[in-house]
Amino acid sequence: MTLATHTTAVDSWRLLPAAQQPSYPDPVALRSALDDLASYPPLVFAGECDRLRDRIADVARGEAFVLQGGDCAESFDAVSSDQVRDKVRTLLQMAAVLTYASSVPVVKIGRIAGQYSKPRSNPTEIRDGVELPVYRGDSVNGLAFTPESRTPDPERLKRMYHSSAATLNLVRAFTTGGYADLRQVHEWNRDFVAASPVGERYERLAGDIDDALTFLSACGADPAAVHSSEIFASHEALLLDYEAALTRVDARTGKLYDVSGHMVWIGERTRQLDGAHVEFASTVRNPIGVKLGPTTSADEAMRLIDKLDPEREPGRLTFITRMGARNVREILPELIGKVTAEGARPAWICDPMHGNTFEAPSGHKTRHFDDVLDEVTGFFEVHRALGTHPGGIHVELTGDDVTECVGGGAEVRLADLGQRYESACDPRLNRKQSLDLAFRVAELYRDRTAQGAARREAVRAA
Ligand SMILES: O=C[C@H](O)[C@H](O)COP(=O)(O)O
Ligand SMILES: C=C(OP(=O)(O)O)C(=O)O
Repeated sequence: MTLATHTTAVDSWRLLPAAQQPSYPDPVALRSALDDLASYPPLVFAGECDRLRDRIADVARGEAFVLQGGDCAESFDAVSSDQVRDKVRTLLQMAAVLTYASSVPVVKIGRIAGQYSKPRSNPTEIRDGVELPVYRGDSVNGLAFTPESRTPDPERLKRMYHSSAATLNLVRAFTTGGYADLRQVHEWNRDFVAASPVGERYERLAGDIDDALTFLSACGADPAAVHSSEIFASHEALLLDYEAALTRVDARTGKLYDVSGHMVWIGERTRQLDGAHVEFASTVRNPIGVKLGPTTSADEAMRLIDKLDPEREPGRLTFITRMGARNVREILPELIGKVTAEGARPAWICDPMHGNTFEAPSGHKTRHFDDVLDEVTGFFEVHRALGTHPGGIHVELTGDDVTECVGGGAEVRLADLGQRYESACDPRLNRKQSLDLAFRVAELYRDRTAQGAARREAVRAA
C-alpha cells in the first residue's frame, strides 16, 4: 500500500503498479511512520550524490572502475562498529588491489546503510504445514518464523532510517579517521597473501604494490588519497514509500534527490518500464542503477535508458548485469552492442552473484566461487571483444568468515555450509573469498591491459 505523505517527492509513481511492496495491516500507523520520516534530516547530501555521479561518469568514459559490495540484506542487529569496520576493511583491501591492477581510480560503493529490504520470489513461506508471509528484510518484518514477527510493521521503516544513519556515521569515521591509510590496507593484503593457500599466485602483484608504495614515499609523495578514502552508500530502492519520504528538493538546484543513499538501484524484479520503481527513479537526480537479468532484450535496455537517462548523461545510469555464468557470453554482446550503437553511455558493471545461485543438498542457498569468477571473466571477455569498458563489479560480501558460498582459495566445501551460514537471505562471499575475487579480477584487468598494449604495438609495427 502506498500513501501520500508530506514529502516533496513527485508523486507520479503512485499511479503505477508497484511490485514487491509489503501489505501493512494498519494504514494509520504507516502514515504516521512516513510522516515522521519525511520530517527527518537527510542521510546523505545532494552534493555527495553529484560527486558520485561524476565518479561514475568517469567509469562510463572508461577512466575508472566500480567496486560495489556489501551484504545481501543488512540487519538491525549487525549495526556494530566491528561489523561495519570489517566490511569497510574488505572493500578497502579489494579496492587497493584493483586500483593498482587497473591503473584507474576505483569508485567504492557499499551495499550499505540502507540495504534492508528484499524482493522475494514468493509472498509466503511454508514450514511444517504453517504458511506465513515471507521475510522481506528488517525494514519490513522479522526473520523469526512467527505470525507476529512476519507481520509488516511500519515502525521498522524508522529503524531502517536510524540504522542507516548509525552505519553511515561509522563508514565516514572509518574512511576519514586514519583507518583507511593505504599502507595499512596493503599490510592487511600482505597478511592475506601470506596466509592464503593460493597466496603464491598473488605474491607478484602484492610485491609490485609494495614497490609502488615504496617509490611514492621515496619521492616524498604523500597525497591525501593515501590516508583516507571515500565509500559511497547504495541500496535497492524497493520500498517506495520510504524512498519517497526521504526525497527532498536540493536548495542549490531545485531538483529532487532521494537522500536515503548516494546511489539507489532498481532490482531485476521491479524494473518494469510501466511500473512505479522506474517512474520513481526517473524523478530523482541520484545516480541510478538497474539490474539486468538474462531475459532483458536490447530494446528494453534502450527504453530504460530513454526513461531514466533521456539526456544520455554519463554517470546517471549504471546497468548492473546479472546474467549467470552460463549466459553471459551469449546474451551480453547484443545488449552492449545495441546500446553502444545507439550512442548511449551507461556504466556497465557485473553482478556475478544473482545469476549463479543454487540450492545445496543441505538446503542452503549457495553460489560457487568458480561460477562467480566465470561470470566476471565472461563479462571482461565480452567487453574486450566489443572494445567497450568493463566498468566494475557488484558483489554480495561480508567482512566475516562465514560459510555461505562454496569454493575460493581457502576452499569452503558444500559440507561446510552449515558451520557459519548467517545471511538472512542470499549467500555472501566471506572476507577471504572477496579478496580472492579481487586478486583474480586484478589479473583479468592486467591481461586486458597487456593484450591492449600488444594490439597497439602490433598496429604500430604494421
Ligand atoms: O537477494 C535477492 C533476492 O531477494 C533473492 O534472491 C530472492 O530470493 P528468494 O528466491 O529466496 O525469494
Ligand atoms: C535482489 C537482488 O538482485 P536482483 O534484483 O538482481 O535479483 C539484490 O541485489 O539484492
